Order: sequence, then structure tokens, then C-alpha cells
Amino acid sequence: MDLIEQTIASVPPLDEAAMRDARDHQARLTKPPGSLGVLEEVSVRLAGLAGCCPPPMPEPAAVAVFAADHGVHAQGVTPWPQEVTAQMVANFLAGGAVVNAFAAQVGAGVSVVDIGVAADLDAAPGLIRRKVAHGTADLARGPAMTDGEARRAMEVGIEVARDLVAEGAACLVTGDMGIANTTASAALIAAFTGLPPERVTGRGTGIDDATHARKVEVVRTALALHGLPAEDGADPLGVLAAVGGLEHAAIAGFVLGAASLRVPVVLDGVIAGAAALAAAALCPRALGACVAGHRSAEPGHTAAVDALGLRPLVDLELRLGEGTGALLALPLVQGAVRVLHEVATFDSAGVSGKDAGPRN
Ligand SMILES: O=C(O)c1ccc[n+]([C@@H]2O[C@H](COP(=O)([O-])O)[C@@H](O)[C@H]2O)c1
Ligand SMILES: Cc1cc2nc[nH]c2cc1C
Repeated sequence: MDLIEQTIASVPPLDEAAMRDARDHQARLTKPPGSLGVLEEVSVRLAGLAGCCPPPMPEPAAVAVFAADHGVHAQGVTPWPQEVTAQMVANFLAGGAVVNAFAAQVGAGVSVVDIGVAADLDAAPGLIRRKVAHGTADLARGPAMTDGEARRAMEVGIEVARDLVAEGAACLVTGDMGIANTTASAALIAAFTGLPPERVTGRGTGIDDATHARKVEVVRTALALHGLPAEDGADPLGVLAAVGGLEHAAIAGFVLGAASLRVPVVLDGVIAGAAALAAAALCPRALGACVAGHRSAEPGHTAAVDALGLRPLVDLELRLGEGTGALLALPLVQGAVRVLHEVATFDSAGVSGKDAGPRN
């Protein structure tokens, strides 16, 4: 068995007994039952993922920013020059990007993975050099990647997840950087959900009406060219190779890697959402490890999280990527688990429970 199959085979189902323990414990804590809303569900799921209650605190966290370029850039789907991908990688490494500020805010480490930047990048502290190709080919004219490239990128994602956890991370966070990658994301989301291109294609970094109309047509052309959505069900690696990006394949692997290690992974925006659709198509159990950090302004992201049955924790109309929305959600995930560790029960604190007193 190769790394991908091995990883998929080792993803456990959520532990029902641990989830029951977490629900029972939540009911005993000094608060009205259910009063922590969605955070209670998060705490129960992370107990199921860990297989114990309380689950380990999801800290420290580590964000991996997977960076890659896209051949579909040639179709005029974004106003930004392709070299911005490499320039932003340099900015991440220098500590000057929003992801660095938000990671510092929550004490998370930042690693940058060159999974497919078009330019050759020099070695630098914090840069994980695992380039699979110098960007993808144009998905509107042929397959974006070979099957081998998609597999290799997915393997790198698994390996990065394993390495970060081995170095001490108890929570993983997805990040991405890739000019034109919202076009590949829209194509992936259309391919996996069956929704039409106009429903899932957004304005990315910010495009005018004419560019948006062209982007929708590029996605439509690509889907027709590759026969997507496939009538007989999607071959997830084939879909990734046809219309995905190297960072999508890597993030799909990162999700599988986290799930196989029983470590939660907080998903960022539309790129992670598209990648998670691929991961879930390969291994539905992997969804047990996924927390949707935020709802991106991209319409395809809402389509993706709806299809995955995930509820984004933060909704601030962000559309930056890099891992920024997921990092903002991290304290919510950590707070949800801390409640199970630290909050007193009605018994231990001597607080009367509901219906304990006289009725009038
Ligand atoms: O995370 C998101 O939902 C998101 C939404 C819009 C844009 N982005 C970021 O913007 C870049 C891609 O935008 P574009 O317009 O060039 O396709 C890429 O680097 C992404 O990280 C990210
Ligand atoms: C400046 C810039 C920063 C980004 N960060 C993630 N995607 C980005 C796209 C651009 C254009």
C-alpha cells in the first residue's frame, strides 16, 4: 500500500463512547444545558476524534501555507501578476503578511510549503521546499496536472501534517497562496457538488464584472473539456489532476494526514473547502477531523461547506486566504475544549441544578 492508501486506511471513525462522555459532561457543567451552542458540538466532536474526554487541548497550533501557481492564470481570470505568489512567499517568510500577524495573535507557528510555485525559491528558514511542478498547466486547455503530480502533492500534504504533529502541533491549520487559485477552486467545487459554474465562481481577490463573466466561462469550458461532474461518480484524484491546483492536492493530503493522526484541522476559506471536498470524497471519515474556521466571501465556499455538512465558526466576509480566517477561529476551537477541562460541574461547585428548588 502506498502512503495515500495507507493514510486513508488508518483514519479512525469518531469514537462514539468518547462523544457520549463529552455530551454527558457538558450537561453537568455550571451553565444551562446547550448554552455554548455550536461550541458544545465542537467539543463533542473533538472528543470523538481524540477517542477520549476531555480531548487534548488543541494547542500549540501550526499553520501550513501551501503555495503554488496556476496555468489558468493565462486566461485572464485575475488582475494580479503570477509573480505575486512568489513575492508573497517571501513576505510570509519575512513575517510581514496578515497570516503572520494573526498567527502571532494566537501563538501559532507558520510554515510555508513550496508545493508548486512557478519561480525557483532559495532555501530560507520556515520554507519547506517540496515543489512538485513549476505551477500547473492551464485547466481550460487540458489536465492541470498528471495523476502522478496530484498524488505526489497529496503525499507532501500528508508528510507535512505528520512532521508538524511530530514537532509538537496539537492542531493543524490550513493556509494557501496562489494567484488564480479561486478559479481552480470553483472548478473543483462544481465538479464535486454538481452545482453550475455561475453559482460557485466568485470574485477572488476582487475582479470586475467582465473578468468575472470570463472566469465563469473558463470554469464552464474546463468542466466540459474534462467531462465533469463525472456521471459515474467522481474519481477524486482524477478530478484534482484535471482542474485542481498543487496546493489543493496538498491540502487534501494535509486533511487526511491530520485525520489519520486524530489531530483536528481548522480549514480556511474556499481553497481549503475545495480541497476538503476531495479529501472527503476519498475518505468520508476524514471529515471528523475538520473544523470550518470561517465562511469566506466566495460563493463556492458556502457551497463546499454545505456539501460537507460543516458549519463555519466565524463569518466576517474575509476573502484573503493564507490561513487567516482559520487562525481567527482557533481561540473558539481552543475555548470549546478548555471548557471540558476546566469548568466546574454543578456538583463540584455546589450550584443547584435546574428543577432542584421549590416550584411556585
Ligand atoms: O480563502 C479564500 O476564500 C480566498 C478568497 C479569495 C482570494 N483568496 C486568495 O487570493 C488568491 C487567489 O485569488 P485570485 O483572484 O487570483 O483567484 C490566493 O492567493 C488566495 O489565497 C482566498
Ligand atoms: C497581495 C495579495 C496577498 C494575498 N494573500 C493571499 N492571497 C493574496 C493575493 C494577493 C494579491
